[in-house]
Amino acid sequence: TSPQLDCAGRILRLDRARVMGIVNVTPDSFSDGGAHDTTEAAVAHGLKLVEEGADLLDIGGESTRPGAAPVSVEEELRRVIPVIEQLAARTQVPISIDTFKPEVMRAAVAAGAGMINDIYGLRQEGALDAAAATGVPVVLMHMQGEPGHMQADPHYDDVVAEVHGFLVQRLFAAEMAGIAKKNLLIDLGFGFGKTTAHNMTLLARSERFLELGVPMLAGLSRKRSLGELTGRDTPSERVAASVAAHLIAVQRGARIVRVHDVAATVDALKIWQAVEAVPTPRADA
Ligand SMILES: Nc1nc2[nH]c(SCC(=O)O)nc2c(=O)[nH]1
Repeated sequence: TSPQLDCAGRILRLDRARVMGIVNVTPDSFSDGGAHDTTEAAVAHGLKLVEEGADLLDIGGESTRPGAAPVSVEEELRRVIPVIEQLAARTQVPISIDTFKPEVMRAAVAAGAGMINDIYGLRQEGALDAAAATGVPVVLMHMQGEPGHMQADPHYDDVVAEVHGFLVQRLFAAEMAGIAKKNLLIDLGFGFGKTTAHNMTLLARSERFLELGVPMLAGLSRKRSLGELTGRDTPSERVAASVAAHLIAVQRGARIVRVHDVAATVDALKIWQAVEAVPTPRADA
């Protein structure tokens, strides 16, 4: 049986790379800040991404851009819960909650989310227990420092070894908290306390992380490093770079890619799947 994730009853098959569509429910991401049209716009966007071929959606209520203002639990719930309820009712794909707050994890799963995506790797107080209690798959991501200052001057002696060691520790902590290994995923955290050189080293050596034995998620979509490498200063101009980066990530072991541009990514992965489908020639042929 090929690997799969049971996302609160919605099965995500990992027989091939899957596309996670990003739905940011932050007032400045959709509308002029009105709560109602933020929910409506976010739901419409999520439905559009599913139409484009998204295999799952990632709902985020707090921007983690360096320097972004922190969001209270109450405000984050006000943003994400209505969107999760509506999308869970109107699509069949698994819904992931992008949060590091335990209260938001619990409420989001109660509202219909089937996966937790935590940029802090369950390091916040109470997060391990909250995630374990939900029983849904969890993405453990590496981050050096905190969003507010992580990009000031990232430094590693050996970025691959240090990220690997961090993820080994978080996987251990999660399993000790009662989260089954079949419910764990890892993510190298591109852009979270890394220079462009660090990000490219991690991308180049992604296969090193497959020995951890859990699916790997990759998120490079429209990120600053891609802008630096291409000279594309505006995030929406980084679609080609994002598609290229995620194709490489999949070729080097990623099973889920977290993207803004679903249609373009789905097309690129169809070419990869066509090549993957070609049988390797028999040794004696
Ligand atoms: N798992 C995971 N979750 C994320 N949430 C964000 S928010 C910043 C942005 O999209 O630019 N990035 C990531 C990522 O790379 N991996």
